[in-house]
Amino acid sequence: MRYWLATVDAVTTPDISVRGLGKRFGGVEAVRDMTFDLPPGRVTAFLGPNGAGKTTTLRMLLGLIAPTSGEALIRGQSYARLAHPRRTVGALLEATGFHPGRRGRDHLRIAARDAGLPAARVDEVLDQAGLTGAADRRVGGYSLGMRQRLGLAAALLGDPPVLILDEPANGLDPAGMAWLRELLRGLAGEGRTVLVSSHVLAEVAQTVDHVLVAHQGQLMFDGPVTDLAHETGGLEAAFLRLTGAPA
Ligand SMILES: Nc1ncnc2c1ncn2[C@@H]1O[C@H](COP(=O)(O)OP(=O)(O)OP(=O)(O)O)[C@@H](O)[C@H]1O
Repeated sequence: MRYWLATVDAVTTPDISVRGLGKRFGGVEAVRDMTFDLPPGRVTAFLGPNGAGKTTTLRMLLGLIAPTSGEALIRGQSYARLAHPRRTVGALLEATGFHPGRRGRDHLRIAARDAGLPAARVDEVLDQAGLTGAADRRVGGYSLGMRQRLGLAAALLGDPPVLILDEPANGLDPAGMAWLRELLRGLAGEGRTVLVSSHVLAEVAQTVDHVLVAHQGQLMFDGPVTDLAHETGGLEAAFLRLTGAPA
């Protein structure tokens, strides 16, 4: 495994910076005036109920949709302006889009080739994702959890200092969850910035350092997970209070 070390520049410029970000889809205000900065070396959970605006925010960070207002920056640049996007940010969005007839290893080989990354990375990320044994099976026969692992392997191909993962725990069994926790902690421990969305608080509570909570497109909380956990009733009560859900 290769290790990435935080540079002086990465310490002064937040790895992820969202400033007054907004997105409107017709009459729906999916994201409203969101502002936060994420420095390196932490796992941050982006929490909120269905429809809170998490995926929309992540898609703006990844340059897949344009903001209506504000900006979403990675290391001070919009995604489109990054000199080496695949070496800077690894992304996991919905783990679909894999050709079912193609073997896991071939998906990664093609992704590495298309991004100009060394083929040697393929075996490394298969190992990191715990997929070495299934690498030569066709993806059509993969479980949802295995597809998530393949998506994570693809995100890691460029050995990026920034990881943006939308619901990475989706489809993982308890052993897979434990593995994911260890992987995310290890990546942050190497100095990377890891942003993970989830609508299931329990999935991430044991893994994260920092929490963003969104509700109806607005940021309701931005702080250390310990600040929420110390509230009366603990993390879950705090989450329900912030998102207005019935206890
Ligand atoms: N392409 C789109 N066109 C119209 N409305 C959209 C579009 N994408 C998202 N929305 C709306 O924006 C709001 C926020 O959706 P978003 O997917 O960002 O929420 P989320 O927090 O990721 O939810 P979930 O946990 O269910 O994935 C929702 O009301 C959704 O219906």
